[in-house]
Amino acid sequence: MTAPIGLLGGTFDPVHIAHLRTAIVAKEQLGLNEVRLLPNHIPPHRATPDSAPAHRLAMVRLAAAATPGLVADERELTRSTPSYTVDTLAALRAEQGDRPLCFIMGMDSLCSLDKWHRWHELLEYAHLVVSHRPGWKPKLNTRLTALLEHHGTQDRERLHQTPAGHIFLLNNPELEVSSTQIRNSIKAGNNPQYLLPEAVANYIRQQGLYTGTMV
Ligand SMILES: Nc1ncnc2c1ncn2[C@@H]1O[C@H](COP(=O)(O)OP(=O)(O)OP(=O)(O)O)[C@@H](O)[C@H]1O
Ligand SMILES: O=C(O)c1ccc[n+]([C@@H]2O[C@H](COP(=O)([O-])O)[C@@H](O)[C@H]2O)c1
Repeated sequence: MTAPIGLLGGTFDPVHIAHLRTAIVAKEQLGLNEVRLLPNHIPPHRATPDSAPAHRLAMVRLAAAATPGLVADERELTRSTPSYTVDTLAALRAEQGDRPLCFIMGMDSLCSLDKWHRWHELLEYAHLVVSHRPGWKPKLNTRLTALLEHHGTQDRERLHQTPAGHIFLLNNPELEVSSTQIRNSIKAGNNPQYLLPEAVANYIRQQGLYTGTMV
């Protein structure tokens, strides 16, 4: 079986170093072929993002172009319905045959997975790879604890041997960075340098994003 494809979905408003380090660590630890960054169009479980989808995609493209092994995937932006992950994974599965798919998410996302649209179908289409995130200890409710007990593995070979169905916890250093923190910092007139790629910081400046005057 060919090496799995990694998928990191997000609002990416803006994309930052913790997203990119998570993608790189997942690629290296799991031997992934590539990691696709998928900006969502209409995030299912949060308020409308500050910046337009085209800006969020442009920033993801700049970040991917600067990072070997990362690729921007704009498929969610072509759908006008809420960006449900199960729909994205079903489309990728139809394209990729039985190639393993690894959907990567932070621990905060795992903690609310049972609120996602058709959440119990996600593992039919992909493995789930979970990164540790500051402030989010694996405190799972009964349903999610059972899911992890049933599907959890720390054997990366199993992610290569089957197309979908396992949950793997990454061994990643925690980075105290969020898009909210960056947006607030820019709004306050502070310098977000080193929290995101230089090209993305330049784009934000050129487009006047997050200053409270333009979106
Ligand atoms: N610091 C981090 N460490 C690990 N995972 C992260 C981190 N920041 C974001 N992620 C994960 O990356 C994915 C995309 O996150 P998202 O685009 O919502 O970024 P965010 O920083 O959480 O944004 P916001 O502050 O706007 O909520 C999610 O699965 C999220 O859990
Ligand atoms: O499918 C769902 O119901 C669902 C609910 C919440 C989040 N997601 C996806 O999870 C990823 C991270 O979401 P967010 O809101 O943290 O940027 C992103 O790809 C979202 O589209 C998906």
